[in-house]
Amino acid sequence: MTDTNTQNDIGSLLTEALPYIQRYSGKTIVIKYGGNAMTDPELERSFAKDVVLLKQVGLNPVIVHGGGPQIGKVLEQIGKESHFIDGMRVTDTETMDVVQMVLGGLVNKGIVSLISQAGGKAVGLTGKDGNLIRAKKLQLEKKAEANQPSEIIDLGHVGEIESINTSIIKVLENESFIPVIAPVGLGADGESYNINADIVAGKIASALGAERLLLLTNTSGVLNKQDELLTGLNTKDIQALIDDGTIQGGMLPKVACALDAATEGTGSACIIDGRVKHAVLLELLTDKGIGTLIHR
Ligand SMILES: Nc1ncnc2c1ncn2[C@@H]1O[C@H](COP(=O)(O)OP(=O)(O)O)[C@@H](O)[C@H]1O
Ligand SMILES: CC(=O)N[C@@H](CCC(=O)OP(=O)(O)O)C(=O)O
Repeated sequence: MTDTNTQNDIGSLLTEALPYIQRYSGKTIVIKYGGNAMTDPELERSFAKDVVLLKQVGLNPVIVHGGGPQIGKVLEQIGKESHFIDGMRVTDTETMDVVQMVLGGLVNKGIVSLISQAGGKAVGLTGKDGNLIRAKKLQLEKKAEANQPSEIIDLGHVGEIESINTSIIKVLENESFIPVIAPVGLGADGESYNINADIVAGKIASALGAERLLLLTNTSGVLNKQDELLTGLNTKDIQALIDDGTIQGGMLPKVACALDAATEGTGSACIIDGRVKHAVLLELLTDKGIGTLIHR
């Protein structure tokens, strides 16, 4: 039996959600679901339920997922090591095949299934579907020592986004489907490109003029050197944290894309803890925001 105090708490929490539901009704919310946040089946199910609830109350969630650890696991099974430079996987032709199988197959259809089980209508896509993501080979420029020319690093089949065509997403949204997008792009040459999922989420949020971009990961947000949560960061703060090595690895593309999205017209971008049950609902529908808010 629920006691009266608990009933009051639940009632308050539900009414606390009302102004947020009204504010976000009909608005697009891009949610980046990182591979590192997909660690526990119970959490994955609750994530799927949160997404279905958002759709049910009138928001338009668009899911962009990662799957870095899942790709790494399959590569390991075939005896291949993963190498990252600035948070991007060095992707040779064999690795690209694995990336497509894992992201477009295993991970994408896994999320679609969970959303369907929770009563939603999800459609899985890669960036190749409906011309969603056109890409070209990334030329990663690495700054060398002072007075030395900068170097171009070859990451193989890693892509940078040339254009986003949102028409397929809009068609799906209008028909009450929830798009679930794997970060693989198509080149003019018919080539497949592996793109960091944070970058895809940021560009899709900008192209859709999304109200919010949420990046779910496996930390409570951006942390300082003492491992304390930084609740708000602007361009200058971020540059300083990159320069002194506090922000590194997988957090680099995350802050960069959050900043781009916040600059290019997304309402706001946050990095939140996907290990917290109902992180998405807590961030969107309660007074208590969680994680790191990124702004200009
Ligand atoms: N300053 C920082 N604060 C928090 N995490 C950081 C920071 N710098 C680097 N990281 C690393 O970034 C990781 C998140 O990026 P990533 O592994 O790519 O996750 P995801 O799969 O969610 O995209 C964290 O687990 C952490 O190891
Ligand atoms: C170029 C590049 O690094 N692509 C990523 C794509 C998946 C991804 O971004 O997954 P997470 O969000 O879980 O890190 C990769 O191959 O791991």
